[in-house]
Amino acid sequence: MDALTFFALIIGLAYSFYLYSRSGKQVLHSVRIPPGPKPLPLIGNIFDLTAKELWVKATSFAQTYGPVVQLSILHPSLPISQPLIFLSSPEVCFDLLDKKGGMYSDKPKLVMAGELCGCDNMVAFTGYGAQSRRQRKLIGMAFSKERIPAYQGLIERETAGFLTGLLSAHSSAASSTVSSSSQNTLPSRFLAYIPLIRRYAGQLTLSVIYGYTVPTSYTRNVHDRFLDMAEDCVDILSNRIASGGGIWLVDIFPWLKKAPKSLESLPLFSFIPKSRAWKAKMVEFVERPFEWVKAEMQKGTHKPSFCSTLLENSDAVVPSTVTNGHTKRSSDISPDLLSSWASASAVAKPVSRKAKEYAQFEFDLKWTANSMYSASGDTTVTTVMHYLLAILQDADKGGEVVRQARKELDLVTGLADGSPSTIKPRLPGLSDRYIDVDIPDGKGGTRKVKKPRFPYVEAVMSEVWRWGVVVPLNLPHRLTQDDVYTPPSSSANPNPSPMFLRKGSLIFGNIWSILRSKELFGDDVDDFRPERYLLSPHEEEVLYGTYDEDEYEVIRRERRKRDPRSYVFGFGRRQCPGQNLVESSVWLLTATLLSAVDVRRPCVEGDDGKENLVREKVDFNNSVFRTPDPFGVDIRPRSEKALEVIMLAGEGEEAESL
Ligand code: HEM
Repeated sequence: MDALTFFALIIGLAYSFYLYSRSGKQVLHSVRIPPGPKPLPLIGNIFDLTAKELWVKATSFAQTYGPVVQLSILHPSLPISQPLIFLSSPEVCFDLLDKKGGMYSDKPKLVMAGELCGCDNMVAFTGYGAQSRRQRKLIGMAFSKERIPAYQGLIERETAGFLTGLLSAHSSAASSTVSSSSQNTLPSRFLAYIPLIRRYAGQLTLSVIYGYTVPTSYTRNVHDRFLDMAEDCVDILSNRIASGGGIWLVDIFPWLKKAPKSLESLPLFSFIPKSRAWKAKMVEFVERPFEWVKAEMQKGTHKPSFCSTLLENSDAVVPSTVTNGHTKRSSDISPDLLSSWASASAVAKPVSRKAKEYAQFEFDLKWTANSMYSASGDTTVTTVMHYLLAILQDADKGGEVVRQARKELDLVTGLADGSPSTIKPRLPGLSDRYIDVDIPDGKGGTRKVKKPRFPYVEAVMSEVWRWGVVVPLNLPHRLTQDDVYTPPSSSANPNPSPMFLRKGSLIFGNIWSILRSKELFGDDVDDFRPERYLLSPHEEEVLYGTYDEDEYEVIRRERRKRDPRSYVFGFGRRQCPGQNLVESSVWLLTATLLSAVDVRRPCVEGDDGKENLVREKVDFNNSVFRTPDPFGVDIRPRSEKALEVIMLAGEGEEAESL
């Protein structure tokens, strides 16, 4: 234990003891708090909490105590204790986070991340209220299901670039070696995919959010001002501000932030200068790309993006915009004037209500844009790493998953060796995903539905979401009122008692336990098995053939329950607003990787001069995302034909980058 932790523990214990002795034995609410492991006097369940894979521990508690489990930082009888409540079944997650969303959608106020580092205006940190609703409305306008096709070209371009980068990194005769998760030293080309996925996620989001195209292709590793700035800030956010779960000593003892400047050199107060430096970077990261979009719009050289679309259509958000007594379309107003309004309202000069509303809109927009960028990096990297892990395991077992997926994809891409010459070889595109079919509407007519063209590929993607579990515990929600809840009865507990959930509790939906539920997914939940989602002939007939309203609804409800998408993006009013975008981008990545490249374990020459296959034990050390520690992968084009097609698609990306 280092001196800082020891000091903090002593202060914490002394303060708790003081409150404990003042409060006497607190009588808890007459209804019992949720069950859980017994808290120790004063410190509560601190030793039951782990930074590593807390979701696994929370799942084992659920097996003992039921779907609602409470742990407590400091003993629950202490008024300053912090209850942590883990919800581990779909029913309790939906009952509380969804149906009672009005009281379960707030966010904890984090002094370090929010107030000191300036992140309190980022979507994931804003408390539930007017600001979070405004921000989510903006995201909804740009990332609704209907808007996603507008980003199709960008998604396809970045996917092609990513693939070209992968192959070029692999074929470059990189001889340097790096350490991977199992401490093996591997030639760096086997790990080159990681920075490339990060770059793919960064570039895609920069272009979708700001209309900014990174002016270098994936095959050249040249620095870019916005990409570098973004990577630096996302690193600060994920690996420094949020390291160890994002809770700092100052979050527990907020008075620490008032320390005089002279104490800042002491280790206990080193968080203050750190937060100042990080805040400056975060603010620059919010301002600079946004100012760039406005300047491009003023020159008329902007590309359509989240920011430009909303700036152009601001009247849909701010009903009318008034300047000098004239009502103008916001697109007619110079960005300089708009930002002068923003600063005018900041110094509280008398400005018109509309001008204030517009300034508020711009403020919300730039922070929302930045939040979308920040949220997409680790999630996308983790998803692709899960895919690669799954395919490596499949290769160990003979490669049946890839074979089945290619049977479907080759019919469209023509990438199999024996494909008919009438099919021009190409990579899959987003418009290949569905076919329109007419099904009876039960009233004598028909209606159009979208039917997946590649059911097995869809099943692979679903299984990547389920098996990998990108975010195993949703970001904590804060309960804003005392609540009493009775969980549904089950065979293990036919008569559940009502429970008291205290205002201020942090609520975690345990997505991991749901996606590893044997009841929902069968006994083989730890295996990667896409077949579990394939339709039976009867289901196929009811969904896309003859119509039977009752059966149709039953099957749809049952499939929704077993669809990982119902859980992986969280619950209720704080559900992931990026899900429509990733639904398209991850599908295209999955389909493209399946159809065009072979994924194998690396082979390296051992001391005996023989080639050995490297089998690494993969560990998960990130406390928020289930990101695997780096592991090596050998990624190659599936064939000469695939290589040509990838290079051709990559040329398009390169031409646009130049
Ligand atoms: C790649 C897969 C992704 C997964 C599995 C994922 C999952 C999640 C989850 C579980 C949450 C927490 C929801 C809750 O608290 O109940 C979340 C929040 C969020 N996600 Fe995602 N996400 C992904 C990608 C993205 C992308 C690409 C973006 C942006 C373009 C994004 C933007 C956000 C934002 C802004 C929030 C905070 C929402 C709020 O607090 O209101 N996510 N995501």
